[in-house]
Amino acid sequence: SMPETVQQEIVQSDIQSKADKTPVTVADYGSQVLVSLVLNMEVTSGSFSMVAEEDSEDLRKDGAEEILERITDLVNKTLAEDGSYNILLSKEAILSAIDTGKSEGGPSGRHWVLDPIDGTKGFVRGGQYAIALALLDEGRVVLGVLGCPNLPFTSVSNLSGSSSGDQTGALFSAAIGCGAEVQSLDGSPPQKISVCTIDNPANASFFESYEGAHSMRDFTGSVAEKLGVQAPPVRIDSQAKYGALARGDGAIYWRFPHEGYRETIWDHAAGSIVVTEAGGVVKDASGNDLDFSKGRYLDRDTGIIATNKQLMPSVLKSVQEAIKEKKQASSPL
Ligand SMILES: Nc1ncnc2c1ncn2[C@@H]1O[C@H](COP(=O)(O)OS(=O)(=O)O)[C@@H](OP(=O)(O)O)[C@H]1O
Ligand SMILES: [Mg+2]
Ligand SMILES: [Mg+2]
Ligand SMILES: [Mg+2]
Repeated sequence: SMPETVQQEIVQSDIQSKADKTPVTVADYGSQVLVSLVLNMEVTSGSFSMVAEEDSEDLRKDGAEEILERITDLVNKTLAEDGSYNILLSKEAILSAIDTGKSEGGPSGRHWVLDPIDGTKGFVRGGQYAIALALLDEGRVVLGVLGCPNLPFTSVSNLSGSSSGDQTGALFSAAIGCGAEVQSLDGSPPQKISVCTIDNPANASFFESYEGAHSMRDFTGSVAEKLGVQAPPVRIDSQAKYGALARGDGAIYWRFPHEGYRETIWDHAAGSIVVTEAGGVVKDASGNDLDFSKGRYLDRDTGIIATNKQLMPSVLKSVQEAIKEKKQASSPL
């Protein structure tokens, strides 16, 4: 796929820094263009609304001509190679395709939710990333697809060992009430997946962000200790964590960003339905469901926890104890 090719050949000029200091690459923009184009052509019923991470503002500035040219070439080359659509896009068409992702989402109607490259830092590093697409209907996630081109097809226990002979690449999908599935990227028949059945926290392993700045490790370390978790954390970039959890590679995924960070819906919509349809649960630190109906940002209390039904009560209990202790430690007596 286009992101795989870009990842293999990435050069410094393909990577830009956004206003919030996070990276964005030609593949993030190109992926957003391709997904929005195809959705627009294939989804013909009703009006079209998409909430997506990237916008064209930086690409319209002076000095961005070269990178816009690179994105335009990438997209046109991908479309030509694929051959399904006989179109050639101008730079202006590229910019406007990116901006079809400007919707605010919300509680009514249908909205596509796209993270064109989730885990951009991992993507740039040569690590894990995901292309994450979901559909919101009346504020609820009803459909989710997670493309993970770098994830071992059978299990992340094969992440470091290249000797395993495992295929690389996994496509997770889920529709509400229909379960979750995985297939290889070359189109093997989909197979049903489900979360693990571990019920003793001592036997549980957990996933967390690869990037230390994205989740407070001192905090999750203390939760792990309370739970009696023995295994070291498995650190993976992107929503590939939700996919790995959904097929039972590990037992828990948690995420505790630093105070003041606001989660966006495209970082969790697809991943959360893949996990819930695989029989798992996804909650905030208070035990509430995630609310995707409030616009581009996720409305939630501190932290996100995904695990199976057996483990969730004890994980929540330990998280809430750790939060209490943290508050006591930081409040002046
Ligand atoms: N400070 C901070 N805290 C928490 N989260 C942040 C922060 N900054 C960025 N982000 C978002 O994290 C997304 C990727 O994080 P992940 O946990 O999925 O992967 S990672 O292992 O941390 O790279 C990443 O998604 P992408 O931008 O799509 O890559 C961001 O939306
Ligand atoms: Mg980003
Ligand atoms: Mg993301
Ligand atoms: Mg992204």
